[in-house]
Amino acid sequence: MTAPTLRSRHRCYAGEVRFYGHKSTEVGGEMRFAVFVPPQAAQRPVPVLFYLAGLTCTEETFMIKAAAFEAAVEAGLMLVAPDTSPRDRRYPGDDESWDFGLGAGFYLDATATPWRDGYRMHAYVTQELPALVTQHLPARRDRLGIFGHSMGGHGALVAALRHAGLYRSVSAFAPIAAPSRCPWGEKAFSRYLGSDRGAWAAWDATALVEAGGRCPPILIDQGMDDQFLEQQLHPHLFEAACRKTGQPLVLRRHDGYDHGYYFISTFMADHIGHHAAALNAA
Ligand SMILES: N[C@@H](CCC(=O)N[C@@H](CS)C(=O)NCC(=O)O)C(=O)O
Repeated sequence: MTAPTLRSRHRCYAGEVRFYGHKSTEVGGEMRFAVFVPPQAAQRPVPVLFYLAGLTCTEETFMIKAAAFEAAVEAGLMLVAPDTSPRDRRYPGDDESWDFGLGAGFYLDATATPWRDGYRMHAYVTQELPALVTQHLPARRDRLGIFGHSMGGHGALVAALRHAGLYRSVSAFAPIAAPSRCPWGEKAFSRYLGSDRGAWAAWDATALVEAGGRCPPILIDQGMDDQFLEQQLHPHLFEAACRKTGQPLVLRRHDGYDHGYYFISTFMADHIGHHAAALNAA
């Protein structure tokens, strides 16, 4: 596996924010990701927490807006944030809307043409990127956590549910919790996976839990003034599935908060603490 190319580096909280590019085999072109390397990594390999961003975001969004560095230094965690879709290789119609194609890979492995050739963001974030990061950075392969926001919050849940044992910790901000049953998900899944709804269940966190899928205890934060809550997010469906099957979940509902990064940054330290408890346990 060839080393990623360092595009820029910036001292930050006595650690470093770095931006990398590399040739991805899963995606079939250049992919970009950002890393926060905490100061502890100068002494020893540290646990890694992956963050999956939402629709329209890039690898830069989390680093600029999420206010995660202070808590990450306290916990000694490396933070890794990939881009949200392939961008190098282009597909007809991939830039026609902001909720499909570029910036909207939905962290699944597409099965419908032409998307199946490179829209393989699930394999990318669960296999290729962890291998790359743990090989080329001072990161522990046996201490991985994952979280994300909206499309990425859902991607984190699916990653943890589909790969029992890979992640020690998982959480989400305002995830698209039941994508088979909302307009964003129906649009994306029908194009990436085809019209057979039976095939969607393997990429839907609520359906995965209903089918007996298990992962480490989940923390979800949801703002009650989120403009997408009613139509798109449906956390109550995920909550009901977890309650029914015994999947541990803490779902916190916060009055007055919307869907954006002011909400995310408010509860970021709680999420880092949730991950640190599992990632730093003996
Ligand atoms: N472009 C959409 C909004 C897309 C959106 O809210 N994206 C969320 C993730 S689902 C986000 O994090 N946007 C980037 C940001 O807030 O900086 C709209 O006009 O309604």
